[in-house]
Amino acid sequence: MKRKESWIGSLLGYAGGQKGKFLGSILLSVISVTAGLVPYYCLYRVIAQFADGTVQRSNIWMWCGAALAAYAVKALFFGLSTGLSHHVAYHVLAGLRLQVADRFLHAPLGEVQRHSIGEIKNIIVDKIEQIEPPLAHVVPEGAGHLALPIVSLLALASVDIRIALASLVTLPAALICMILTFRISGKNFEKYNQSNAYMNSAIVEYIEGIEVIRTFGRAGVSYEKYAGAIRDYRTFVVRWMSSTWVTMKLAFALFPSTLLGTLPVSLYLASRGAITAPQAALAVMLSMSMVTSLAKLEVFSNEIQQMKATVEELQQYLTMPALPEPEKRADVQKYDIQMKDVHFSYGGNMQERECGRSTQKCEENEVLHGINLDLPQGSFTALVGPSGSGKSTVARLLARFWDPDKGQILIGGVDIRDMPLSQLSEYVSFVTQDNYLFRCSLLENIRMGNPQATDEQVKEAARAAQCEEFIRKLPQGYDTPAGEAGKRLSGGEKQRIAIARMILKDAPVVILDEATAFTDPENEDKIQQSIARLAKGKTLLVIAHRLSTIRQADNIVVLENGNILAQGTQEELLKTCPLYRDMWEAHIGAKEWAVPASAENGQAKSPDKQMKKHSGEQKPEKQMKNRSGEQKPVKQTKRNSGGQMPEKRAGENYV
Ligand SMILES: Nc1ncnc2c1ncn2[C@@H]1O[C@H](COP(=O)(O)OP(=O)(O)OP(=O)(O)O)[C@@H](O)[C@H]1O
Repeated sequence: MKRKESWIGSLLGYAGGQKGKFLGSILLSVISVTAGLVPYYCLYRVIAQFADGTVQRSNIWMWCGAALAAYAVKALFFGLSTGLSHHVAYHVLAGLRLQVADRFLHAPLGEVQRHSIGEIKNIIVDKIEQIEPPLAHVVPEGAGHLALPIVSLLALASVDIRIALASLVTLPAALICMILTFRISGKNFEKYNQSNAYMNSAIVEYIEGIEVIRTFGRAGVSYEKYAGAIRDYRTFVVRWMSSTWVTMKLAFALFPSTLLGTLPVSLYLASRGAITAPQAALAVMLSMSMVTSLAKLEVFSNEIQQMKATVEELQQYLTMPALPEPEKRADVQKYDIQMKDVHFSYGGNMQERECGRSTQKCEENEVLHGINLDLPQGSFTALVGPSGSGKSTVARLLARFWDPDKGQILIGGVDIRDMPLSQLSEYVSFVTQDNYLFRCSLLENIRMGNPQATDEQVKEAARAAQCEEFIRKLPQGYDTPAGEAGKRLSGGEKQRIAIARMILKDAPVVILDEATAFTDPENEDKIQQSIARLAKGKTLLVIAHRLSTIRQADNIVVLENGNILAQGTQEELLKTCPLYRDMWEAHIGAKEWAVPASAENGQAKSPDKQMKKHSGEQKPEKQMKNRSGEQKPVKQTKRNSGGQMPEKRAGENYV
């Protein structure tokens, strides 16, 4: 049977090849504290010579020299020991941080999103940092301070066994107090961690949401939540400390009180002539030498308890389940996409946990109910549908942010689960609405699409994505730090930077989650141009919110409640799918209402009429009829049968 690894063993597993140095550090620490006992022995020898009248000046100098040398050894070995232990501790910290980041990268996105940013920051930065002091100091020094009382005890026994036993007189009572303290503390570590994590997420939420808080004048309410978390933390910690105060202080007082036994017994034995006076003095000195070590051991044991709790808490992040992936690359020759009977539920990704045990539960949570979709290579497909119908979920599954609960997604006939994630990411460019700019220059932000690209290639991509004009207006141009630029760039401009990245990446499949907001016509026009350039010749899937941008798609797929309600070209859907027709009319009307000057088709709707459409007041019975009547995907007909739309290739027809 495989032995379960201890928490300290698993922690040192992250030290890479540095484990030996940690053992070396412990050994050096033991030598250091043992060397600290030598001066007591030297003093004893001098006192003994004084007592029997044989003292000589040269002898005194010799013992003083020996004491000094012992101190030098103590200091040197202590320095070497902490040097080594710090070296190992920082390797462990780095190993832990890399492992947590790697787990977050390979886990299903849903698992990652279960944790708030505050919680993740608390784990990666603060919690892992908390391990450094105990690992670098407590473990090696603790070993030394454990060795010292043992050596002292043996030395006391060599003087007289009764003195050694007397030095332990307070030990039982001290141990009982310590055990009680640990019991009470141990129970509260988990609650302490929870309270600490909650306080961290409250502050991150408060700072991140500051814009919304101020907009809605909710500063008071939000501040209260944050202040409440801090107060709860304070109350908890104070109560926790109070509950252990008496036993902890008693343990602190009793544990190092070795003199209580050794002093009377040594003096008694000396008075009876069982030991000499210098031996009694040595016994008292040895007993006193233990005091510091025993006091430190007590503090250290508390810190080791905390470190153990932290390591155990970290385990859930260090062992987060990863999306399974093969090591070998798959042979993919084509870039068409097929979704076959795809079912998916958020949280249902853990099939064995949820769906495996309870089919009912899985179906209740399902957001996609058996999606079948074909995206031929080089085609342009658009996903449309009411909010919450599952459009973004389909796109995320294609990029394998999650795995379907049932069914398959194939690229070039290969299941995307049968290729390494890195291979899949080579094939798929995903432009989301959330265009994150990293803390480096705009040039480097774009270069992320292809780290090998030259500056000129990066700039060419920026030009193709219509970025150059606004980048040139920035004081440092391409070298502007994205953090600084990010604050002044509009949402549309950030999206164009993201598109430039993807142009550089040049993946054969492009998924685009179109921005929902009405951008101004000029910005929209530029985004369309950049997307047209990005999508040229690619298998393109667009999650469309502005229907005018996907009029000329090869295939428009209408999703409703996680089912495909209908699919076909714009003309086909306008004729056959009332939901699509309603959405189209609402879109055209809304556009005219929002930008009257650029009205495109049909009559402008009055605000009244628009409100009705958006609030869904109209035609409920008609929609029901359609849902049941058009469950099967509409057979794809020859494109542009009506002759109204010009025949175009994917990407060219996006605008
Ligand atoms: N991370 C998540 N965890 C749990 N449920 C989610 C998550 N993301 C989306 N959902 C739910 O899944 C369903 C489909 O959401 P999805 O985002 O795919 O819809 P959508 O059609 O893209 O909507 P929108 O047009 O508003 O972006 C919704 O009911 C939504 O509440």
